[in-house]
Amino acid sequence: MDNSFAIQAKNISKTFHITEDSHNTVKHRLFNIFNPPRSKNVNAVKMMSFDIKKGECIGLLGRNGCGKSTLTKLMAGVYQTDTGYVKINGSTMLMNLGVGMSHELTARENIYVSGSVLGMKIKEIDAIFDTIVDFAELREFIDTKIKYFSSGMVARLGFSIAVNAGADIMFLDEIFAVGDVKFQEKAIKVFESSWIKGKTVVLVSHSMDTIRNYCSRAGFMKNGEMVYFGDTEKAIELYMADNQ
Ligand SMILES: Nc1ncnc2c1ncn2[C@@H]1O[C@H](COP(=O)(O)OP(=O)(O)OP(=O)(O)O)[C@@H](O)[C@H]1O
Repeated sequence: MDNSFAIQAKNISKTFHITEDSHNTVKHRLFNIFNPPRSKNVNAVKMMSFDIKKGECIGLLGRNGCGKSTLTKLMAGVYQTDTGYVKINGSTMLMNLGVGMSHELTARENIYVSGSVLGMKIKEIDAIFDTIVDFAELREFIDTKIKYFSSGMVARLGFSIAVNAGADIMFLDEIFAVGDVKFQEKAIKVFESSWIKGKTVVLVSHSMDTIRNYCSRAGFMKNGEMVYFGDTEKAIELYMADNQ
């Protein structure tokens, strides 16, 4: 792989098979013995290819359900692709409401597990532990299992780990939408600091200002398709037109 690339996606796609829930009840099954559960396929991500260079901040735009989160999870390796492949060049962190963190573990335990996944030694994690906790402002909840956290608290923890542990590639799925104002200000400071230089970021957001301010390129998705991938303003224009 050419070393200037952080992510290469080639002919990737993902289809979900969904069975209608109503068929899961005993009553419904008894009355519909000869009528099998209905299922349908959702083509969440349709065949697409693209490259993201190291140090780029890429925006992903599209209406609800168009496949942005699924694509992000394919890139981060949370889901396997049905076709094609994704090549990743660097350590990754997906900060999408705690994906990549275990909800059965405490914040403290998650910091150590995530730090290890990012390739850090225990001593290295010890050294940045307090910084992570203070940045996330979660000191009093440090020994609480994160299943009891609000989505904003989980997002703060994930963001703080990734920023302080130095993930090379960050997938930020609506990070600005779940945090409170104070957290959003912190996240913006990170985006505007030198820390972000050289990092690769994939940013899913419905905020055009955020995409416009920080993304060098953007993708516009519709019904699982990558309709456009390139100039940020052009992608925003297409998204706005799709919302008319
Ligand atoms: N785990 C899953 N199982 C089945 N279907 C799924 C799953 N995840 C997503 N889908 C379906 O795939 C499609 C794309 O969903 P996805 O969450 O990727 O969209 P999105 O663009 O991120 O939406 P939003 O802006 O609302 O977050 C939707 O139709 C959704 O119902």
